[in-house]
Parts: sequence; C-alpha cells; structure tokens
Amino acid sequence: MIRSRAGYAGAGALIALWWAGSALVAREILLPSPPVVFHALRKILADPSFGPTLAASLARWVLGWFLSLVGAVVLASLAVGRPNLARFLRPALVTVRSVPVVSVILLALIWLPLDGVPVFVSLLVSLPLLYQGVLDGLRSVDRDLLDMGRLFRVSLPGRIWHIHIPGAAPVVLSAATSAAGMSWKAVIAAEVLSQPRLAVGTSMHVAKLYLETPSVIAWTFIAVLMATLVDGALGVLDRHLLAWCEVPEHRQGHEPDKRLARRVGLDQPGGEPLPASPVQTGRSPGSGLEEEFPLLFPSSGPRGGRPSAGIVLRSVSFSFPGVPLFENFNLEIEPGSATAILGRSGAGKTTLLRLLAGDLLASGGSITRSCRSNHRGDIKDASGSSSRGRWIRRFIFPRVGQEEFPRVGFVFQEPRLLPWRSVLDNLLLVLPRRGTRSEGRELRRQLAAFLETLRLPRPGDYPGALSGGMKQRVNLIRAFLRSASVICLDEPLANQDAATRGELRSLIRELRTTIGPALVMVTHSRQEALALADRVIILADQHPTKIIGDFLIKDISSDEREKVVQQIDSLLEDT
Ligand SMILES: Nc1ncnc2c1ncn2[C@@H]1O[C@H](COP(=O)(O)OP(=O)(O)OP(=O)(O)O)[C@@H](O)[C@H]1O
Repeated sequence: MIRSRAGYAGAGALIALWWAGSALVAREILLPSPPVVFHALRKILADPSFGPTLAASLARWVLGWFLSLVGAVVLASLAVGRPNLARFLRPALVTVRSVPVVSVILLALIWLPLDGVPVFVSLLVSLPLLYQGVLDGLRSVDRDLLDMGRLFRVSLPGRIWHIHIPGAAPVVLSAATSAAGMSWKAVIAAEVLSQPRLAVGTSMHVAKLYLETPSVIAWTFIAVLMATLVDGALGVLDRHLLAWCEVPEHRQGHEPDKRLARRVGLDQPGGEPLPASPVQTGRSPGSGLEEEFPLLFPSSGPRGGRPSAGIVLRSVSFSFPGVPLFENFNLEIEPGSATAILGRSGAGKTTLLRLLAGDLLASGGSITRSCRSNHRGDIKDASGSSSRGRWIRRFIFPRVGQEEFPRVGFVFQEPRLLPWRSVLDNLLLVLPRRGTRSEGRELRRQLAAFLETLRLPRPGDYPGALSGGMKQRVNLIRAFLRSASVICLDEPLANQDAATRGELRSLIRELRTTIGPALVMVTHSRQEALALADRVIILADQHPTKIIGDFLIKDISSDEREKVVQQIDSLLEDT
C-alpha cells in the first residue's frame, strides 16, 4: 500500500514537473502540456485504425520474440552438453548482441520486405538474451534428478516436461521478460524506419513529419503502456509457472491437496499423517499383490510372469578416464538373492552398481540380466560394449526397455525426488503412462492405496513437507514399483538416524519379501550388510579392483556367522 502510494506520488510529481516545464517553454510544438497530449491521445484512441495498428505492431513483436525463443531453445538444448558447440556459437551471438540495433534495422531494410523488418529485428535482439537464459536455465537443472530420470528410463518427453522445464523455468523466465522489453523497443524503432502500413512506429513517424508533437508523445504513451501491460502479463505467467514448478509455501505444510484427492479418488486424503512405524503388511511373495495392485505389479506384462532375475558379469572391463576400475571382472548375482558390496571409499562399489543397473556400459566383457518368466522361460537382456541399438533404446525409446523384464530399480543414497511434484506424481513418473483417462485414474488410485498399506506419506504431500526418513521411504518404494526384478541400492541408509535406519531396514525387508526381487546393496556398514544381505562381497582398495571376500551368510549357524564376521572385519581393516 505504502509502495503504491509512493508510486502515485512519484507519477504525480513527474506530471507536475512536465506541466511546469511546458508552461516555462510555452511552445506546444516543443513541449505540449499534459491536457494537450491527453486530447491527442483521445483522438488516436477514437480513430478506427488504432486497433488494427496496435494489433499489427504487437503481432510483429510477439512473432519475432516467439521465433527467437524457439531458436534459443533449440540452440541452447544442443549446446548444453556440448561445450565445443557452445564455444562455436559464442562469437556469432556476441556479434549479434554487440551490433547497434539501428545497424540491424538498416541491413534488414536492404534484405527484407518492409513488414518483415520489425519481426527480424525483434528476433535478432531477443536471441542472444534468450539463448543465454535458456542455456543457464538448462545448466542449472539438478544433475542428480536427470540421472534419476535416465536410470528409471523415463521417456525423453517425460524428462523434458517433469525435470528440464520446471528446473530451468525460473532462469529462462527472467531472461524472457528482459528480452520481451528490449525487443518491443526495437520493433518500434524498426517500424519508424521501415514504415509498414499499419504500425505504431509508422504512426509516430507520420506525426513527427507533420510536427504533431502531442501525437508523438501520445503514441509514446501507448507504446509504454503496452510494454507495461505485457510486462505485467509476463509477471502473471511467471507466477503461474513458478507456482507450477516451485514448491509454494502452502504445499510444504500438511494441507490436504483436494485436487489430488479427486484425482486419486481418495475420500480423506487430508487425514492425519500415518505414523512412521515399521511396515507390517503381513504379505509374503505371491500373496496377491498382482491381484490387488495389478497396474503397479503386473503379472502379465508383454513377457509375463513374476520376475526373479539374476545378473552375470563375465570378464567385464570398465574405466573412467585415467581410472581403470574393472578388468576381467566376474560376478554372479543369483535371482532373488540379497548381496551387500563392501569396500573402502573409491574402491568402485557405486560404479559396479551402475554397471549392474545398466546405467554405465562396460567397455569389454558381458553383463547379462536374465529372469525366469512364469510363462515363457528365460528372458535375457545382455549388455556389454555399447551398440547403436542399445543407445537408441536407452535414450529415444526408454519405455520400450521399461516394459521388458528384467526390470532394474535403483535406490539412491539421497532421495532424488522432484521438489515440484507430489509424492504420488514422483512415483507416477517412473510408471508407464496409461492409455485412457480411466486407466490413468485407476493407476493413481492403486498407487495411493499401496502407499497407504505401507504407511507412507499422504500421496498429495510434497517432498519439502517430508522428513528425511519419509523421503527415503518414497525413494525405496519408487525402486520396487513395476515388479522390478533387481533392485540396486546405493547406501540407502546413510545419513539417517538410528531409529529411521531401523524403520527403513524393515521396509526393505518387507518390500523384498512381498515383491521378491534380487537386491544388490552398496554399504559402508558391516552391520547393515549382515542385517539385510545373505551374501557379502568385499572389493579390494586398488585399481583395477577385484573381489577379495565373498561370504554366504544365509542359513548359517551363529558360530559360523561369528567366524564370517571376524573375517569380514579383518578384510575391511586390511583394505
Ligand atoms: N564420473 C566419473 N569420472 C571420473 N572418475 C570417476 C567418476 N565416478 C567415479 N570416479 C572414480 O572412480 C573411482 C570409484 O568411484 P566409486 O564412486 O565407484 O567408488 P565407491 O567405492 O562407491 O566410493 P564411495 O564409497 O566413496 O562412494 C573413484 O576413484 C572415483 O574418483
């Protein structure tokens, strides 16, 4: 209120100054008084050609700005992961940015028809700003979220819509607003010089020719007003888009999301949050998950059958530049087993997990994920050195891979949830889109009901409203959806307090018992490995690494277990 009062006072002072100046000059042709300009403004507004004139100028402006936005998005998307292309484009963009607008207009006058000049100028003036804004926006997108999208084989359009756009929007919008203001001024200047038939700039030029100073100032007012209105409209768009891609205050609390409630068909989504207690669904493998939640745990996918997958690594080689991590590396993960990988920091545990998950491609040897389908025998998904077919499948048609067994789920050390999406939408992201609206609604209903059985957060909550432990639960659930047949867990209990670790361990056991995948877990904690795994592997602290300990700890007596624990401890001390 105070700000707007101050603003009115400022505007009043400006008009008073103008009035006093015009009285002092006392020549209308040099500085007309406000009433004279107001009169000229009324005449312009009453003229039937005013609407079409303004519309034509706005159309040129918007067209040029929009083409520039499209060009900026294309160029920046290509340049974002390619530093050489970004460097290649830089001189051209710096040149365009540095050339005086009037030079651009004069050249455009030589090259283009009159109507095209303002559009071209608007495009060229906006392009460097928009390109830089989109590039900075895309660079600011969280890499971890992008990795998550890729690992869960979210389709390219899905990743663009759910991760890239919300992640980049704040930076892009601010650049788009600045570019819009600059290009409007450039359009008016281009119209003054090119004089297309219907144009604000042409009208100003004509008024100036006849020394109608009040009309020139009146048209200037109209131009300023239009720029202010468009700025305001962009501000509204800004707020709407930011509300969509950011986490507004009210979503961080425990307010019920009524729209979501309707979407999932839950009667009381805003009820008290369920207590964070260990999960007790009392299920066992094959206890009817497929019947109760057929869309989450399909029993008759394209290949059919409850999955029980294993992974075999044969003579695998893999290096990062200057770090030969694996050479002639062999490992076999049994279907349905739970394997813990221990070793010093830097030994290559996470890299091994990403190779198992298919996120990294081995440079040599073979990695075979296979599962026994109930319906059609063995199904294999072999990967080794990269091939074009595999590249196309992973990046262009990731859903195709997702529909196939064996599916691999991944649990990250940190939750990697989209902050601008609810828990439900975070989980839906990794599930295939349903064909019809009713199928989609049914999928959401089943997901919400499944979360309820697991005492997970209310589906409408946003990650910002959840505790670290709750977020990690969602992270775990996400990996187990769609009947994943192998789950890779990268230090899933790190950064949690003792009580939460206990709850998360219970959840992992529960999900494993209920869904039945093979688990491969990287951990630094011997206790965790012993609590969750039935096999412990220890990697040497050397490059290339090798397995220096491989212990089966399932169904062994407490004496044997004691011995194994001592051996593990001594190997971990030696590494
Ligand atoms: N993207 C990368 N580019 C280059 N080197 C990498 C990359 N990722 C990992 N490395 C290197 O590979 C080695 C193994 O890394 P990795 O993360 O697999 O080890 P880790 O055993 O999981 O370690 P930690 O327990 O600390 O997570 C390290 O020396 C690391 O510096």
